Amino acid sequence: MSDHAFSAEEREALYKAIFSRRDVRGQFAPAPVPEEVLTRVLTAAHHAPSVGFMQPWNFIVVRDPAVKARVHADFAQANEEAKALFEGERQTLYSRLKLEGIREAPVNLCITCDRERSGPVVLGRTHIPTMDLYSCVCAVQNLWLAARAEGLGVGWVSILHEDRLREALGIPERIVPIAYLCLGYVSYFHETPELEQAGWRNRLPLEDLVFRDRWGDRG
Ligand SMILES: Cc1cc2c(cc1C)N(C[C@H](O)[C@H](O)[C@H](O)COP(=O)(O)O)c1[nH]c(=O)[nH]c(=O)c1N2
Repeated sequence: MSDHAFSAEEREALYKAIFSRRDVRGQFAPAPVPEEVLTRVLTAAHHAPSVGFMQPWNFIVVRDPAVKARVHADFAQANEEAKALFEGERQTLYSRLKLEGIREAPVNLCITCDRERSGPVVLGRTHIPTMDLYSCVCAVQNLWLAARAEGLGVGWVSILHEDRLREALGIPERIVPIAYLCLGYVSYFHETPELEQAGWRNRLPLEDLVFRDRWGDRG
């Protein structure tokens, strides 16, 4: 075993956060999120890896019910549009799903990407320009896991019109909204993804997803 490995207990805690993290939509408690807890999960996000150490993220912390209501109104419209894209039984099932907790969650958080944060030429982004966007997604995941360890639920809401989200939050044109998250204490965490429980989709077997050396080659 490597000298740098975590102890068994530490590993267990990390995997516990990974496997018991859930996308939370429906069971937010109204209890406020203390400022120091919010700072801890934001600090976890800020310690995510980023291309060229660009740290292209910002965090818009939304607590104002009026702002939440505006975002929720857009969700309601986008969700109707989304529903129309599915047919028959799938549409019926879709309309039963709860896909956001915008108004119930005490904190909403928008993680954004400033694509110009460290000038036009960024180490590591020279050939694949989307790397800064992916860096921000790493920040989202760090926050999601840290929140789970804090007993906080997080739900990602992406059924939104980007232009209206920008307007609601005053996001300038050069900044890209990456994730709109709902955050708060929860009464419980589901054991498995809600979409799985609802019969929408199951977790795929890992062995079907792993190739050896070349695409399609299972070795
Ligand atoms: C980029 C992105 C965007 C969204 C999501 C996730 C991610 C990564 N998810 C959550 C998603 O449905 C959920 O992660 C999966 O169903 C797996 O469940 P657990 O996260 O393991 O609980 C999500 N959930 C939801 O209810 N409304 C949404 O708009 C979205 N959007």
